[in-house]
Amino acid sequence: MLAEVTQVTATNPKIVFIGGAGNMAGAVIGGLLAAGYPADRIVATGRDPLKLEAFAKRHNTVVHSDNIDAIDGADVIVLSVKPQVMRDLCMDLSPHLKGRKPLIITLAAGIPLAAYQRWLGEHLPIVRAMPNTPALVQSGVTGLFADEAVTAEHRAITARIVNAVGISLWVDKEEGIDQVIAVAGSAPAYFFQFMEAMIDASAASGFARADAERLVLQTALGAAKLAMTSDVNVAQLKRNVMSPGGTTERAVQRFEQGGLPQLVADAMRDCAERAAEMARELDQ
Ligand SMILES: NC(=O)C1=CN([C@@H]2O[C@H](COP(=O)(O)OP(=O)(O)OC[C@H]3O[C@@H](n4cnc5c(N)ncnc54)[C@H](O)[C@@H]3O)[C@@H](O)[C@H]2O)C=CC1
Ligand SMILES: O=C(O)[C@@H]1CCC=N1
Repeated sequence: MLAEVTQVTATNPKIVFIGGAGNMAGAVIGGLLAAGYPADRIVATGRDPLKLEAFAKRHNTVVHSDNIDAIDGADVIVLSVKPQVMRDLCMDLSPHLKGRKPLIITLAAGIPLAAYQRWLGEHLPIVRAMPNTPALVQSGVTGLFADEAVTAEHRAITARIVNAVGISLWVDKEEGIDQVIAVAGSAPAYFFQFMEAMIDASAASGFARADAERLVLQTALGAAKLAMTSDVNVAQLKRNVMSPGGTTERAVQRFEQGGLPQLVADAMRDCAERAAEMARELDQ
């Protein structure tokens, strides 16, 4: 059963998510619905009929296994397939977009706008959006870059979509999206890796794994909350924990001796460089 339409159609553009039952699009759809977007103005497509059926049941949205049928009458098309299959998808959609100007929002990493324009064969308004998985819990960050055909109205609907799952930031150069990937899109994995290392070390030191997880995750959550609500910066918050000659100082010194700040900077640079490298590989 479809959820009740709460607003008039014109204020709720029809949004079609290609690859809608996947991780990223699924998170955005969940956020939109939680924010009150009418479920019958959202369509999700996918390749796996069982996954689609489960998705439709969970979210009460319209699902479609045929992308071409799904985009009929779409005001916004969100492309949320893996970068490696994006070209084929765009080529399939292309003949069905002739003479139409839906807003295209792509979530894919590492594909430049110029490639979409070529593959879609029309100069369409396109936004590159780079979200991250905390969108699943409405705490995401999305970087946005618009091509010149994107209007203020397009920007507003884009912001409405992505802000349903967190905060967003427009960048004014396309390369800025690669930096957003390094600092936000891929970055949940860095924090998970740090937490994983702490959990492993705590478990190795004798804690039950479940206890180690509880301690580490609560500490991570508390630190993030404190940093977000405090009126001092994270460097000061770090110093506030470090008593001179105390335990924290010893641990922090070890991180610094091990080159943690440089290692983080190097990893972020590698991440952004990989995005640029993918663009060269995929922009064919
Ligand atoms: N997972 C992440 O942390 C982030 C992912 N992204 C981007 O989001 C995009 C999607 O990634 P995920 O959601 O992680 O992948 P996913 O694999 O969970 O979702 C992709 C979905 O697309 C479907 N699909 C594949 N080909 C299709 C086609 N021709 N028509 C319709 N559906 C099709 C798949 O069945 C799958 O359900 C990628 O381009 C990725 O670069 C962006 C930011 C963060
Ligand atoms: O690792 C990736 O390529 C994707 C893009 C950002 C997060 N995950």
